[in-house]
Amino acid sequence: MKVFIHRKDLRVDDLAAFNYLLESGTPSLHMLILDPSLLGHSRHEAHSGKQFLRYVKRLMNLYQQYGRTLYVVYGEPEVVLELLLQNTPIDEVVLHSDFTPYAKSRDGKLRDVARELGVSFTAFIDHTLADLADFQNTSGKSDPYKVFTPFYRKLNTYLQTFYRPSSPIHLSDLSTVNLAHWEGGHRLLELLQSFAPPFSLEDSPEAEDPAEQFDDFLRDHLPYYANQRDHYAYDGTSSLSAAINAGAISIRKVYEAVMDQEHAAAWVRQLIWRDFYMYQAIYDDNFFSYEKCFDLSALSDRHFERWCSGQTGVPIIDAAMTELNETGRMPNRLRMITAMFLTKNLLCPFPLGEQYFRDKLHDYDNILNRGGWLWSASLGFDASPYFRIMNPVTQSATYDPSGQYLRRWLPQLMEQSDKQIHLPQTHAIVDIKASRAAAIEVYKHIIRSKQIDGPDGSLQRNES
Ligand SMILES: Cc1cc2nc3c(=O)[nH]c(=O)nc-3n(C[C@H](O)[C@H](O)[C@H](O)COP(=O)(O)OP(=O)(O)OC[C@H]3O[C@@H](n4cnc5c(N)ncnc54)[C@H](O)[C@@H]3O)c2cc1C
Repeated sequence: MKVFIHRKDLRVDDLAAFNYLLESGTPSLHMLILDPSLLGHSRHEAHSGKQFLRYVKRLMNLYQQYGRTLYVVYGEPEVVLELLLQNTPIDEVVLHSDFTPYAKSRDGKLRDVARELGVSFTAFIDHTLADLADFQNTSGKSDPYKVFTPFYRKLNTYLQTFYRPSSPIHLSDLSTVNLAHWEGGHRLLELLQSFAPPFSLEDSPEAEDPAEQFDDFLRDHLPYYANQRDHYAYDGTSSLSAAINAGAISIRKVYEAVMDQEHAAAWVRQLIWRDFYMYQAIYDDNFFSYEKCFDLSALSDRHFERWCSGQTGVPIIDAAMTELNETGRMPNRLRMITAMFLTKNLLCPFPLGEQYFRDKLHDYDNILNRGGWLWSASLGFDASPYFRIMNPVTQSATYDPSGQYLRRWLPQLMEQSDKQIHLPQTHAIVDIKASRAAAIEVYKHIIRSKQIDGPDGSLQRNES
């Protein structure tokens, strides 16, 4: 018997591990371990925790619909696995791995548990569009890509030649284990009861079907996506990020639905941004530690609270932060504008904003969030140049000319004229022009202070 552990792959089709399990011809026990490191400390009540649990609920229902059993437990993954391996004749652990420092350390512990008990351990990468290791090998480049545009061109070409299509294998093709019908299963079921989640999954509403959501997007919005995506008062984007991050919809399937459509190029480009950040997480040694490469001592948290609570006096910032706080949502352009405003105009260290988005975003993803913050703060690979700072007033007037979005989230501005509504209010905490000039000076010095990881692990001055 094998055990398959679900994590950010909350669906029942097109999973690398399912192909492997089918080929093995061996029955598998399917499990989902809700991890206290990711859902503890009330994180299950944060927007992203709630959203994840809605996809968990959907997965449980899908298993039920196909007459299969999914064991959902809550506990330290290595503790749960050890108990399981000690009490069942499991000969192999099968799962999909991830590239974050936490995921690597967690999987290292699981691998150790399996090794100590003489059980095989097999991990697949499943959540990227392209096989990024194969892409890197076939790219002919000795150094990894650091800049998005050449990466995008090369990956697009790679996908045309080497694309590995989605798999038709479905949960219903597999032979899965129901412990209630398995000798000795009752004892294990009793043991697993001690890992019941401290919150009720019954109360969690099931997430809507992402495939239906995607169909609506393809029909109503994709043809206009390139022109509409930044006009954030309209819902012109797919809103699929949370489903993609939880693996509730396959990244390959969404790509295949649009790959031959010329007018889908702008949307596919965004999917490739996602792969670009995943690629950086794998190949850039500093990806998770850029803040240590720079001297950020000139920055402070002076205005942080006002930014968090949407009380800066700059309407577009306050409206976007209000939407985030109330719903966990914020369109991409507003994420860039609010992140730049915090890091540049308010001179606040980017990790504070990154952490706040972690706590609030419904689609929070460690790698994509970090990538977005590094880009906005001009402090990573292929970051926005430090002197190009988005002007929140101009951005607001360009992408929401009638102020519709501002009136939705800041009803106190309802009566303002379409022109007036974008302007900073009298109590604004910074002057846009003066704070921009100050930021350019401060960031010039920060960028110069950069030190990177040397080949021997020591910090070295960056001469580039
Ligand atoms: C500061 C900052 C923080 C961010 N944090 C996150 C995060 O925690 N989780 C997250 O999923 N995205 C994050 N993003 C990226 C982006 O804002 C969201 O993916 C996007 O808003 C999701 O909306 P959508 O699903 O309608 O996307 P669409 O516009 O329909 O795009 C389709 C898919 O492409 C991917 N995508 C789109 N834009 C980007 C991008 N800029 N970078 C990487 N992938 C992209 C997403 O998977 C998205 O679902 C962040 C961006 C910034 C600037």
